[in-house]
Formats: sequence, structure tokens, C-alpha cells
Amino acid sequence: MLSNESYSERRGETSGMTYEEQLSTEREFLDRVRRHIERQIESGSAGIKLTDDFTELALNAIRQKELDQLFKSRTRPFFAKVDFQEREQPDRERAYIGRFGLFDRATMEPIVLDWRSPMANLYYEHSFREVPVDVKLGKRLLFDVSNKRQFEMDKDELTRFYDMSAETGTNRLLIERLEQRGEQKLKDIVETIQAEQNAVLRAEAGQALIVQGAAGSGKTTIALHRLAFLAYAYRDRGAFDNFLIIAPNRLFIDYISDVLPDLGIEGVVQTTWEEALCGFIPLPKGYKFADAAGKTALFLEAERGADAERLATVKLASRLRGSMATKSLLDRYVERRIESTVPETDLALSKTHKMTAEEVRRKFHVDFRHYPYMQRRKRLIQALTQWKDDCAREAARVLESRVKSGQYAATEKRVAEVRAQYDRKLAEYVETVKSVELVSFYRNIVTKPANVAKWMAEAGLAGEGVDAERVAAYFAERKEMHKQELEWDDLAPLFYLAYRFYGLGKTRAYSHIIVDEAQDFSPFQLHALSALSAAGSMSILGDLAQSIYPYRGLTDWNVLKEGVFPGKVSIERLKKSYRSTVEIMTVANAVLSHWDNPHVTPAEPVLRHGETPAAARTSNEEEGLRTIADRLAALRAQGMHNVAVIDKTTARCRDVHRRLTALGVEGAHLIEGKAGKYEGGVSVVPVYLSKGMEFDAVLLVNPAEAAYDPAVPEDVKLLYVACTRALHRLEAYHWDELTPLLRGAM
Ligand SMILES: Nc1ncnc2c1ncn2[C@@H]1O[C@H](COP(=O)(O)OP(=O)(O)OP(=O)(O)O)[C@@H](O)[C@H]1O
Repeated sequence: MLSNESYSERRGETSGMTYEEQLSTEREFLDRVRRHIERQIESGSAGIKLTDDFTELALNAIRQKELDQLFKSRTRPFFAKVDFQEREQPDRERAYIGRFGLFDRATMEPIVLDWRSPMANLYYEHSFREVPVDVKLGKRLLFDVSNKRQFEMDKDELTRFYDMSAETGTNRLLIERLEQRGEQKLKDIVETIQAEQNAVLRAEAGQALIVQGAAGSGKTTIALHRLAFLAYAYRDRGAFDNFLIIAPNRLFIDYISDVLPDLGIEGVVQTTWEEALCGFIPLPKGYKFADAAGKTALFLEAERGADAERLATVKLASRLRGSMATKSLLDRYVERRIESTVPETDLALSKTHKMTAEEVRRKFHVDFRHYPYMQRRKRLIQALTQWKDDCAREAARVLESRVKSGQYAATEKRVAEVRAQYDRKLAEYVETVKSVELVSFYRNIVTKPANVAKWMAEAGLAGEGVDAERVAAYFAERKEMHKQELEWDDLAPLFYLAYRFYGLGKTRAYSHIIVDEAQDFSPFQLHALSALSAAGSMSILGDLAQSIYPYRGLTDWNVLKEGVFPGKVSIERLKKSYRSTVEIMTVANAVLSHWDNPHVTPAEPVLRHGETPAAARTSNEEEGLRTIADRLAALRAQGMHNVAVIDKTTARCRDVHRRLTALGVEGAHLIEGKAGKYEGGVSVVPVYLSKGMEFDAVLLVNPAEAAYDPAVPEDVKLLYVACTRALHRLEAYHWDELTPLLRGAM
């Protein structure tokens, strides 16, 4: 064990020492911490017992978790150190910060602080003076920080450290990390979390936290770190342990899959919106939800001007279902159905055995009101059956007493007759206690033009040039065509109905839900999802500038402020962008400036420079693709391992992929809607599927005006998405005239 004395020694002053002397002192400390870890591992392993005992098994699990953390800490037990002083206190102190906390068990003194602990804020906060720390609930202290030290390691060896003070203020390690970045998948950033990100990830749970973050501002990364933080901060609060991440697709889930295990978080459900909600909806046989990709392709891949009237209807029908007016509409029908469930007639089994409509109503509306509708109905029928059985028994007793007094002869037959009568009467009655079949209930609502007209008015969509009849006919049409296919946009209304009628069944509400790329969801979709969270505890992260679907999504977060989530709502912003070089972000911001939205501000790139993005014109497509093939080889030779060749549509990408392969480009991956694995290397990808991901270099294929029209907001945003995927290089190869969005910008 690390002795008290040896730990205290570390607290001696190092000022006045040379850099080399300080480095060697730090190395000594590292060795000591490692020895401490080895001893902990030894005693921890010995503590794991072979047993059948339930308590021991639970303890084993805890010990195993501790051991896992110790193993993970072994090579790099800490990554930073802060020197600080509490205000008004004489002593200067220092603390090492690592991925997991380490204690001297004898003295209970911390050796290394967990990065999620309150005191680690001293390292993450921007300021060096009067840094407030909520050391424990309700107790806030102020600290001055004199130095923050970051350690660099090469394998097992501590090679360097960088110091930051109020005077120097630089963040060299961050820039270095961003320059090196080029791994296949997303990585954790605990060592270089920035102050604005720190504030977001440490925000309290139990609220809907909305984060508007520029492209590359770390939204996805921070969301995953936030889960690690919440798991730590609320570890003493029972049952705060099940988390859900909603990601746009399987490819994305694969892309982020390394981060949570690295942060020591396990068992998080990571899924898509469809998968999270579908299971709750009892669909009639043969029904299914159509793949959302179909509609996306319809809008993003259709020829310009193709059946404009139809597209306008499809778009309006989607936006309508995403509006909060859907909730009011469905609520009205649900309430009406609940209200009319119990028949107005009395339940009469015989002349003597009768339950009045009022009594049945009381059972349904008062006694069982805490249950979801379908369970309530079931409880009611069970209670009525019980009552019927009691009545039948009583009738039998009366009959038997009459036999004894000589009034009847054949009792058994008579009793059986009465029983059958009571059964029949109850069955007839139960037939009239309404039930619901969700899909037809829903269809019935949305296919009535009068309903749709009211719904559109409430959603503020009445003046958009599409009339209610046409929208109602669009909803009805799928049934007439017997396709039995429901759209992605029907999912939220159907889930909401299922939730209101059936509840969540055995599913426990999630302690916290993360929604990434949330700009693509509508208010009602987010509202429906909040039913899965305990007390509306959610983190909703997105970028309005990347809202690329014309038929869905958000253009202003403020619409989520009221009436959408059950509890408190707060909106935070991440303005700095860490992914791309200054030069790339300058081009991306120039593209975005063509979209007029007061809620979107240009991203501020972190000061990292690189090559100026360039566009090159070739005389034809053949030559253009040959140039791209040559560039891919050259980029690979320069160490750019993950490169995206981005075109607008899947169809174009298929063609480009085939032709690049024919030109000798080996192992290029074609990414299509159903892709579930991100493999790195060269990816030929339609722009809308590249969202959320990043590549060392991005090569744009023929970004001409026909594909990216400055007058179409979605085109502007798509091109913005494409540009902001690049870490180090952005290049365009075109044979048609370059889109005005890029002209002059590159
Ligand atoms: N504090 C940080 N330290 C080091 N790297 C960082 C930091 N913040 C972000 N990054 C890096 O910046 C890149 C972008 O992060 P991320 O993908 O999480 O951003 P995003 O906001 O979700 O982006 P987008 O909306 O464009 O998809 C990642 O490579 C991430 O590792």
C-alpha cells in the first residue's frame, strides 16, 4: 500500500526544479501508484470467492468491477495534475486526475481523483481564479488554480508533461490530439474535455437538456461522457442505472461503440428510434413499418421538380404528424374512448342480480384508474366475472334452500341453467365494453377530412397550399392499396396511442435517455420518446445547421421549451468546433451562410491549421474519377487512412464505387442505407449517411449546382454536412460548373 508518508512527500514543492527533475519526480510517483495498483489487484483477486451464496455473488460482482477498473488504470493511472489552493486557506494542494479514482485504503486519502469527481472541475474549468466547486451537496467552495499539468505517455513510459497556467493558458495537448486523430471509430476525450463541454456533460439529470452544438463541437462524444458522468454522480441513488441512446442508424452505433467500454460504462441500450418504439406497438398481422430510407430517398434523391404536388402532400403529412397538435388530436380520441368504454346499460344477470351502469363506471373510472386503459379494462372484466361467480353461487344457494323446502325437485339442472344464463349475460355485456385495435383506431382518426382540417389548423400548417382532403386521402390511400405498410411518421402517434392504452408493460423507464442528431426529430416524436424516460430525464443533442430532411426535423429548439417534456427544459450551446481545420471550417461556414436562419451561428474552429481546401475541374467524368482514384492512393501514402468519397445520392455512389473499383481502387466500401458496420478505409458514401461521422479527408464528387442549389436550404445543409466531415483535407473534383455555394470559397 502507498504509505501516508510517501504520498505526503509528493505534496512537497517542485518549483525551482528543472523540467527534467520534475519529470523524474513524476515518474517516481507513477511507479509508486502502479505498485499500489498491483497490490490492489492482488488483494482484489484474492477476494473473489467461489460461492453459491447470493450476497457473496453480489460482492464478487462489485470486486470484479473494481478489478476491471484497476486493470484499465494500470498503464495510465492519471493523465493530469492540478495545483490549487482553497480561498482563505493557507495550504497549497495538488491532485492527480485519472479515469478512475484511487484511494489509500489505510488513510482514505485520495491518490488519484476520478475525472468525474467534483474536484476534477479544477482541471476542466477554463478559469484559474475563484473556481467554484460543489464539493458535496449544498457545499460550494472557491479555489485558485496555479498550474494544470498534462502528461504524455508512450506505451508504459511517461515521456513529457505540459503545464498550463493563467498566464500561458494554451491547450497544446488538445491541438496535438486533434492533429493525431484519425482512428477508425470515435474515441473518448477525458483528457482534453473543454470547459464549455464540461458544463454540458455535468448538467444535472432529471431534466430535458437540449444542446445545440456546431458541427464537430463534440456533441456525440460529450453525450457518451455525460452518461459516464451520470452513472458516477448518481451512483448512490438506487436504480439510476439504465440508460438508452437513440442513434440515427446501426452504422452510427457501430461508429461510437468503443467509447462507452473505454469509459467503464456497460449495459447501455444503444438503438435507433424505430427499434426503441416498435416493440411497444401491437401491430396486426402482416403490418409493418416502411424503412425511413424510402422517404429520405424520395426527397433527397428524386429528380428536381418530380411530381411537386405529391411531394408537397407527403411533406405536409409528415410535418403534421410530428407536430404537438397530434398529441391534442389523439388525446381527444383517447379520452373519448375511455369515457365511452363502459356501456350505458346496467349489467343484469337476472332480475335479482344486477349491477348498475353507475357502479360499473365507478369501478372503471375510480377503483382502477391507476392502470393503463387495457389493463383497466381487463381488471374490470375480472371484477365483473368475480361478481358474476358470487351471484351464481348465491343463486345456487337460494335454489338449494328451495329444494329443501320442497319448492323444486331437480336442483342440479336448474343450477346449471342459471350458471349458463349468468355466463351468457356477462359475455354479452363484455362484448359491449369497448376495446381498441390500435391501427384501425388511428386510421379512423387520421382519414377523416374534418379531423385533418382541425389538426392542420392547430399545427399552423393550414396555409401551406395543401388542403385537408388531400392529406386525409393520402392517409387513407395506403389502406386502399392493401400495402399494410405504415410510415416512419406513423410510429410516434402509434407508440403514443400504445402508451396511453397499454402503458409500458414490463419495461422499466430509463434513468436517462440520450438522443443524438436530434435536429432530425419533430417535437411530437421527442415527446413520445420522453414516455420512456424517468421524469423526463433526457439529453437531446443536435445541430440545426445539419437538419437535412425537408419533411421532418427542427429549425428552432425553442419550440421544445413548452409542453413537449414533462419537467424542466434547458438549452445549452457548444460553439467551438474541434474536428476540422480552420481552413475547412471557413469553407463550411461560407456554404452555411447561404442558409438564412437566425438560430444558427457559424461554428468557431479551434486554432488548428491545415491545407487550404481546393477544387479541381476536369474535362469530363471519366477524367474526374481517375483523378479521384489517384488522389486516394496519394492520400493513403500520406497516412490518411479514413477517406470519404461523397456524392449526393445512393444511386450516384453505387456508380462511383463501381467505377473507382474498376480503376483499381482496392477495398473501397460502399455505404448504403442498411450498412451496420463502419470499417474505415475508403468509404463511398451518400452525403446524408455521412452525418455524425468523420474522415481524415473528404473528396466531393462533382458538387455542381444541380446537386447543391443555393436556393434549396436542404442542399445548403447537405453540403455543409459533407464539408464538416473532414478532419484534415477537403477537396472537390468537378466536371460540371461548381455550385455557387463553393465558388469563391475554395
Ligand atoms: N475536447 C476535445 N478533445 C479532443 N477531441 C475532441 C474534443 N471535443 C471534440 N473532439 C473531437 O472532435 C471530433 C468531433 O466530435 P463529435 O463527433 O462528437 O462532434 P459532433 O458535434 O457530434 O459532430 P457532428 O455534429 O458534426 O457530427 C471528434 O473527433 C472528437 O473526438
